[in-house]
Amino acid sequence: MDSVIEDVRVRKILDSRGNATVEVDILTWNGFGRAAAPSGASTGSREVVAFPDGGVDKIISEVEDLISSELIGMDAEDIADIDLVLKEIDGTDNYASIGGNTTVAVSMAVSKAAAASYNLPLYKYLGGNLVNEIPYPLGNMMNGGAHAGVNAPDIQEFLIVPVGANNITEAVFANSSVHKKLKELIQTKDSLFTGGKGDEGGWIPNVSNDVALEIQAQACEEVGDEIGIKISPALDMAASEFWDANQEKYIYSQDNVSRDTGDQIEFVKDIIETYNMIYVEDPFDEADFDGFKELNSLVGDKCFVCGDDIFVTNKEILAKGIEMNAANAIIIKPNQIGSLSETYATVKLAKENDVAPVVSHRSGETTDETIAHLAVAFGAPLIKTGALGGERIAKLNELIRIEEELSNPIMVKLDK
Ligand SMILES: C=C(OP(=O)(O)O)C(=O)O
Ligand SMILES: [Mg+2]
Repeated sequence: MDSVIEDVRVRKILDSRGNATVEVDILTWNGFGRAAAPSGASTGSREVVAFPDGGVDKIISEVEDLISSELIGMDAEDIADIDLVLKEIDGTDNYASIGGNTTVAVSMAVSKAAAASYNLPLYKYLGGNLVNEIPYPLGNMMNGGAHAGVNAPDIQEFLIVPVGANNITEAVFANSSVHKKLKELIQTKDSLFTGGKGDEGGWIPNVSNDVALEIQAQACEEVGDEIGIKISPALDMAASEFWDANQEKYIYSQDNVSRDTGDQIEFVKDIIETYNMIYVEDPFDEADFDGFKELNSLVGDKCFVCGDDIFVTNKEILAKGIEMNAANAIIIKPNQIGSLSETYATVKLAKENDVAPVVSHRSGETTDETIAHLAVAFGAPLIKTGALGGERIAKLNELIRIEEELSNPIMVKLDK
């Protein structure tokens, strides 16, 4: 009774890139949940459709009433049933008619409303009373590729993990210290540096990929020494973005170098070993399961080899990756698959097979903090949600609040 849905409201709001996205309010008899959908720039080709033609305006004029009339009277606790109803309303297998961004915002808002109906925070409602592990934040330090402008590195994200941090506060401030240090270091290498930042708040340096890798490592070391904890470098290469299918090569335009798959395997392995990278995401094109498999067999014992565009949070595609041993980590972005229950199914399969779920933001974000709760509820070892910027700190500051609420919080144990 407490969680029976009484009203559904859908509105158009801004995302961090200035594009329109959808925010959904769910009102129950005794609760309220609000969630907004993010959006990607370097999207995997097998992600569900974000919005149909007509975008958010069409959702508000044509879809909102359809969803409200089905959901009002249902129990917000029955999230799996509600996700099925959304699928039925959509009627396609990739949310092409009402948009995965619409369904994911409804699905997350419903679960938040259910939690609020019983006066529980979402992480506890979904994860249970014994949940006490906090994920390490993968902080975004420098941006290139599709998240930056011309002259930036081809590698999309230069990331760090403060693996020695004892709690989330120490972790997020370690990340912001490295971000500050990098500004100084970039200025020594790039005389034209204006202090510009990319979509996720990392600096955009006008330097080669190699120079960016060097200063990333230097910043980790110097700040790590200053504050007395180990900080490890990490990458999201987003390699699908610079894979040329005709030439069958990865084109590093900033360095004037192209690499075939064999060269790319060697190049990435060398980076991982030279810089002791703890995590490398999307080092190959989204279709290259063999490249992933080869790299994972070479470095998977010491580094998270993580698939984003290749798996798109899709359980069936992940199953193929597991069968091939293509990766030991998977990015979890709820709007890649369109609902919370489908997201959970993928997380469950990953965990059952020792593939680490890495809960992630998108490059276009809002101040919605839901993924902080999902990361804790799912027991994710890592959360990827930037380091700075209002839409990024919304999640990081929520983790600080969650840690404060837990009776016996510990940082999750990373097995790398
Ligand atoms: C967050 C990412 O970018 P986007 O949201 O543009 O896919 C990513 O590639 O991991
Ligand atoms: Mg990625």
